[in-house]
Amino acid sequence: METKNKILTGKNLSKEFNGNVVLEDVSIECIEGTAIAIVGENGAGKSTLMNIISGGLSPSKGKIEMDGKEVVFRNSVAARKKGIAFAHQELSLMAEMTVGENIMLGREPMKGPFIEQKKLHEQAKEILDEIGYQIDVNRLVSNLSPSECQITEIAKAWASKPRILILDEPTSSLNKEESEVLFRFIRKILEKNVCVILISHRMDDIYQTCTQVFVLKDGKFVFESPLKDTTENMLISKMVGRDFKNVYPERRQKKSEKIKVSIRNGEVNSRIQKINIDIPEGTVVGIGGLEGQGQRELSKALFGLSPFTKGDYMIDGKKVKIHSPSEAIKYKIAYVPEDRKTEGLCLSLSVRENILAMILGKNAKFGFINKKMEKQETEEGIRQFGIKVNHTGMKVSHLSGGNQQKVVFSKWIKTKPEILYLNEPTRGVDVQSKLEIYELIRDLTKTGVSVVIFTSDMLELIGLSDEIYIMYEGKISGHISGKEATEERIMQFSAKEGGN
Ligand SMILES: Nc1ncnc2c1ncn2[C@@H]1O[C@H](COP(=O)(O)OP(=O)(O)OP(=O)(O)O)[C@@H](O)[C@H]1O
Repeated sequence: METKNKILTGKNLSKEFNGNVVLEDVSIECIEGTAIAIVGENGAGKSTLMNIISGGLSPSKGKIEMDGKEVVFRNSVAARKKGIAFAHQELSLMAEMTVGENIMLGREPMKGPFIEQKKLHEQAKEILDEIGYQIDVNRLVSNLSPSECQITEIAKAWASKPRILILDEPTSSLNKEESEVLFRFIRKILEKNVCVILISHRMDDIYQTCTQVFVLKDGKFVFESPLKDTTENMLISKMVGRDFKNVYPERRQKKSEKIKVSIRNGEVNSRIQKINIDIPEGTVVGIGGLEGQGQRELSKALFGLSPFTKGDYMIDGKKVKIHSPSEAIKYKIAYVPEDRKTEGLCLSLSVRENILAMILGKNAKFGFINKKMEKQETEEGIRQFGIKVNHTGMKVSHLSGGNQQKVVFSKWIKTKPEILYLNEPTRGVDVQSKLEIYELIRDLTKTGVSVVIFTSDMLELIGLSDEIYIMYEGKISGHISGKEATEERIMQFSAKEGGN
């Protein structure tokens, strides 16, 4: 049997930020041809550990050895030169550059002082082909969908042909087929003795690709095992530190008689057309379909970000005009956007300022800010969503990805909405927190809030929704009750107008 070499060993790694220990005495071996899963709750330290291994952060304690010799990476470029590449969860792409330029960043083919643009784009295409994806490499990243951005990020990491490929939540924006392509690619490169490290909150990703699993909890490894000896529930229990049952909260028993929101013949230019939907009071309406079928346009139109250009928008039976988010807010509408970094958060501000962003003015009495109420509201938001923070004044950009998403959610819940539009609200959120968010959504519907959830997660769509609309090529192709929904039924509507 071929012996497999250790490529990298992380020994007793610890990391502190301003005295706060987020990683403690963690050791890991990266062996050729193995795929390691790192799982854990939001804020457990997964990205921090990967940043240390890939040169983005230096450890406070401990050391890294490569091929048996100690190495100190000054930065991620140095680590990449040594064969370690990291495809980040918070994508690292340049929006105003092409897909090709992003993929080839730092390894551009040169002729004298000039970049050979044609060759660069040919090489980028070869890398995408090798992984198994097709994207026009001449397109600007700013025009890409989230899944295309994610694919570009993966290709950018693979461009340096690393010995260790780290993928942080690589499928969070990918659909099932795109995820399958990635899994096939991972299996292919394992055969070529690459070591893959995969961080994912999706258990399917891990069981499809990995051989070894590590569970990180509060900065420490609490469990390590060959993956074949584990079950999903076992891993989740290790992550959360207690028994775990993966159940969705119970659905509404009776259909609500009152329609809160109706859209009749809604259109946004020609991108979405003939949108007819009814959103009953106190109900979860799920909107599904394959990626890019107009869901994004519809969610933005509902919140007035890019309003309907035709059709009627009715709330409580009355026609309304919602041409901007501020008009939407007047009608007690809240919106959790898909892209938390650009639309959901003010990254330069603190956790407290972000949580209070929508209600700050309201709390001021005669121009004075009520500090006590602010404190209470912030603490309640943190508690309600289990947001992992050191202190409320901490910059929101220093939170882990999943915790940032929870801040966005908390900020909007604070407005006490009657209508809540959620766009991929649990992307990057750990399994336990997901269930807590589902419970919270259910509790909100019990107080009469109407919720619309746009999600590419089929299980979430089926598990959570009372009613489901499916979109296909900018139109509604199907409407079924959550109880009747099956994956097959939804796929039928997702692939064809009318679903027949
Ligand atoms: N620059 C920083 N300053 C202060 N604290 C930080 C900084 N970067 C990360 N942290 C903290 O380190 C902890 C671990 O964060 P990390 O991003 O590694 O978590 P994670 O396990 O990757 O979470 P997620 O699943 O949400 O991505 C978090 O509590 C986070 O707030």
